[in-house]
This record gives sequence, structure tokens and C-alpha cells, in this order.
Amino acid sequence: MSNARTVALETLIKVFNQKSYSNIALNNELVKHELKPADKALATRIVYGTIQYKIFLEYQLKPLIKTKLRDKFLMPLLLMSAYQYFFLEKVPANAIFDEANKLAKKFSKKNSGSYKLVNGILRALERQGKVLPSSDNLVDYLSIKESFPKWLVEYLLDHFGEDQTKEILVRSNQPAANSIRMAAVKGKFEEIKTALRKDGFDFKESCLTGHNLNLSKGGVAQTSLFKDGKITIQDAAASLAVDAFNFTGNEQVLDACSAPGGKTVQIAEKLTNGSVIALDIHENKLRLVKNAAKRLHVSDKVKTKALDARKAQEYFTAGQFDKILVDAPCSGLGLIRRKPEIRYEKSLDDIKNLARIQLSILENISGLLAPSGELVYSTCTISLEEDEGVVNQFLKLHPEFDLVPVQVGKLPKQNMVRIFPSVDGSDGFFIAKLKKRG
Ligand SMILES: C[S@@+](CC[C@H](N)C(=O)[O-])C[C@H]1O[C@@H](n2cnc3c(N)ncnc32)[C@H](O)[C@@H]1O
Repeated sequence: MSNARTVALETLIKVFNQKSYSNIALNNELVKHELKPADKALATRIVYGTIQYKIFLEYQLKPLIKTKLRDKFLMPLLLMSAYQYFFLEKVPANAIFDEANKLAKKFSKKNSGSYKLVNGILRALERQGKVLPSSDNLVDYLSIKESFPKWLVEYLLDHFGEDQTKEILVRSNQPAANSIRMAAVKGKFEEIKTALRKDGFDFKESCLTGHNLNLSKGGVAQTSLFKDGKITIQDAAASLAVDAFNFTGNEQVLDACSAPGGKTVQIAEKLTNGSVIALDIHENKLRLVKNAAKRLHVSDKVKTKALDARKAQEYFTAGQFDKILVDAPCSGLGLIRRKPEIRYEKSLDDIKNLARIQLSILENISGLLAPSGELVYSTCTISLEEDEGVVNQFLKLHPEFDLVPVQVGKLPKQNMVRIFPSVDGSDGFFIAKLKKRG
């Protein structure tokens, strides 16, 4: 039996029991088992949905599990079956439970009794229905309902208040948009839109910027528009960081944390005689930057170098760059809708450690910026420590820099730009622009 649910279970066993990355584990299973497109989509939905709602699902199952689950596949199977029961409205409960029983028989050791256990727990789940803690305790309630760890719910409530927190949690559980950036001057946007329609893609312009479109379906990487480098897959919020610079086209630019290269190519598109040096601490990731540059026809403007940005002073000279982008490694709390497991992996300590690394990167590259040069600092997180916190500390230590208010995309001018995961599917993001005094 090789079907969507077998693939989902094999993947979830690896994710939950062996701590594998969900995207890699799922890809490996999808390669092993050749599935029809609809089954592929179902397996993907079950895997990501089960990970996304793990806290909620465990809460539903906990009162019903009265014995130690010895077989390693049991908890992943119960979780994915509960996910389907609560969230896949079109699939009848009986079909979900029958499939679970078949998988239990297939995966269990002989005479282990696992099949009966699964059947009993799932039938009890059907009788029990959905349970939630009382909303009197807001942290517990939101943590279970939206499946976020308590510390993160508390953190969001403390910093953003109840309404904003609820919105962040709900939106972080909604699917990410199929967002593309049109890699062309504005005048060519209509041509690209016409070609997209011809290829069968419906779309809406992003609520954040006119150069991004949200497509009604995936698969755009197969089109010639993508292969020819006329469009690229990039989140709308992320695409705004490069817009914060004022380019003349002749600049020497440093992209301090560049892989996979989404913003490197965007910078290169703005340059005529200038060039961009793209650093990344992981040499193997620079291949992605080179590939992106090639596909978007800007290889002549992009040089890559494997380097810890904190050591950049050893390789470059003071004042060498007119513009520097630090799109820093971060906790990724703005990306939870794309990578559901981020919520379980990160802690407050990680946020504090990352803030130290981010400040250290800024401190070490700041001397490389020419007088009157622009430094853009961005993250794909919404934690205050990594965003405003880092910028404010840096400004305190470096009075030669001023914060410059920015107006990007369709957003109003702001001192620092914080974007929450948006209604139309974009990520959470942060952008600040600093200018070195002349
Ligand atoms: C947020 S990602 C960058 C995304 C990229 N700018 C884009 O738009 O496609 C951060 C990158 O920083 C790299 N990185 C982490 N620590 C670094 C360091 N100390 N110096 C340079 N790069 C670093 C990571 O390998 C990762 O590729």
C-alpha cells in the first residue's frame, strides 16, 4: 500500500521521532513513493497540518490515551488521523479511521495489539469531539486553540496585546501565498501578467507592493517566464527590504547574509555599472545565489564569497561599499505559516542569542560602509529584541549612523517597518534603514 497516508506517516515518524526537517523528510518520501498529484497534495497537507496543529491535537488525544504507546509509529499515526478528523472536512470520519486501521496493521509488529489501540482511541475521539481549555486563562486557551507554545503566546500578548496576538496566531496558521516578484521595470509588468494568464495562472496584486503577485496555484517554477528569469518566487514582505535603498546604479554593494540570493538578485537588477558582493557563512548555500543570479541574467554583477560577516573587516577595506544589506539570520517568527515547526523549535534564549549575533554582524560590517552610505537591516521575524532592539543598540554604539525613515511598497513612511503576517498571505518582516554621516 503506497498512498498519500503512508507517505505522510513515514514522514511524520521521521519528523517527530528523529527530528528530521519536515520539507526534507517529505521530499525524500515523495521521491521514494511515486504518487499522483492529488495524493501528493494530500500527503503534503496532512504532514504540514499535523505539524502545525501538534499542540492542539495532543490536547485532544491526551485524555484518551490510557496506556504507554510502545510502537514508535503510534503517536504520529494518531496525530495525523486526529488532524484529518478535525481539519479535512471533506473526508468522512469513517474513511479516516479505516485508513488509520490499515496503517496500524501495516506498521505494527505481529500481535502487538496496536491496531485495536488505534481503533479504540480514534472511536473515543469521535465521541469526545473537540475540547478546549476555558478562555478565562487566555494563554492556555490560545496556546491550545492555535497550537502555539505557551511562552510564545505570552511573549506576543506582552508585546503586541490581545487583538494583535490573536491576529498573528490565526494568520500564522493560514497558508502562505504563492507569491512571485516580477523581475522587470514597472513598464513590463503588463507583459508578464498577460503571459501568466496565458499559462493558466490567476493572480492578485500583493497588498504590500505592486511588483509582487499572489498566484492562485503553485507550479510556476515550471513556466518559461520563471525559467527565463522574468519572475522569481519571493515573498512580498521580503521583497520590500531592497526597495528601502536609493540606488543610482553605480554602487558597490555588500549583501552580508545573502543565501539563497533572493535579495542579491534584486539588488543586482538595480545596478548598471555597480556590482554586489554576496557573502554567506555556509559555502554550500552560495550555489543557490549563483543559480539565482544566472537565471535572472545578473551573474556579471554578482560575486559570491563564503565568509562569516563578522570577519568581513579582514577581507574588505574600510569605506569600500556604498550600500550594505544585512538580511540577518533570525528566529523566523514571521515565517511560521511556511515553516510550521519553527514555533516548537525556538525559545526566548534563541531570540536573545540571535540578537547578539545580529548586533555583532552590524558592528563588524559598519566600518566597511562609505560616508553617506546606506545600511539596510532586515529580518523575517517579529521579535522586538531582534528588530528594534538590535537597531537601537547599534545606534547607541555608533553615533556616526542615523536612522532614516523609509517608505516602501504601498506602506506609509515609517521610522522602522514592521510587517505582521498579512491578510493576503505574506510573511512577517522587519526593515530599518541607517545612513552613515558624510
Ligand atoms: C535570512 S537568510 C538570508 C536570505 C537572503 N538574504 C535572501 O533574500 O534570499 C540569512 C542567511 O545568513 C546566513 N548567515 C548566518 N550567519 C551568518 C554570518 N555570521 N555571516 C554571514 N552569513 C550568515 C545564513 O546561512 C542564511 O543563508
